[in-house]
Amino acid sequence: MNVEAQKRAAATRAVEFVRPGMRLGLGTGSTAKHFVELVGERVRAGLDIIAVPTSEATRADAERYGIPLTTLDETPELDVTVDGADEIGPGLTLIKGGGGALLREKIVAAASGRMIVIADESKAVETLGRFPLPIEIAPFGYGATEKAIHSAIAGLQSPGPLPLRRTKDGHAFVTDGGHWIIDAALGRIDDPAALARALAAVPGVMEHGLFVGIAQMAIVAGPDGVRIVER
Ligand SMILES: O=C(CO)[C@H](O)[C@H](O)COP(=O)(O)O
Repeated sequence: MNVEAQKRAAATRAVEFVRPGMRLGLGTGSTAKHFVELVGERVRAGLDIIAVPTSEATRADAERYGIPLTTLDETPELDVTVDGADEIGPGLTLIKGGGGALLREKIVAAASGRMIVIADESKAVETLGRFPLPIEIAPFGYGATEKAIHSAIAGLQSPGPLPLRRTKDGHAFVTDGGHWIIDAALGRIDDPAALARALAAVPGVMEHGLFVGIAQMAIVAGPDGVRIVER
């Protein structure tokens, strides 16, 4: 199985957890996209669900596939969110936000009774941090916020470079919420819970991509098949 087939296999297994009448959170990214497409197939075959997308990109996909959508204002509690991840560490701690949707992804996951992560085997790691940690910030006060993020990280571990995410044409990448993203190159994160608390305390940080104690299950697909990890 190549990587794309692994993503598809994880998404296919996740669809088995979807029941009629469920309120779903739909994740963002290339793996979640498979799940959205598969849910769309089942909706067209008669499955009755409603869903909240975690990004405008996923909203567009879901609309294209005919999935009935709602909002967290109309439906503040969801049954299950299925989403991808950039890294899955011990205890189902995650790094998310490679696609820039971390704020909505965390809000939707936190509003869900259960979060199921779907991924190919390359995402499973022993220690988080090789993937740069996305930190979503308010554009206002960028310089001061970056300095405060540096200090917050330095209180716990060696802070690496804190580059601002940019588009190909050099402009700051802007999230669906109108914010910017710093991709913190940390190398390794020894204490994800402590780092999550420290970053959440920085004014100007809208959200960070560490998901600690949020996911209950990961469906990880490798070349030889799919395995399920539960917390
Ligand atoms: O957090 C995310 C988007 O903000 C994605 O879930 C994460 O980047 C994984 O994406 P992919 O499935 O394309 O590897």
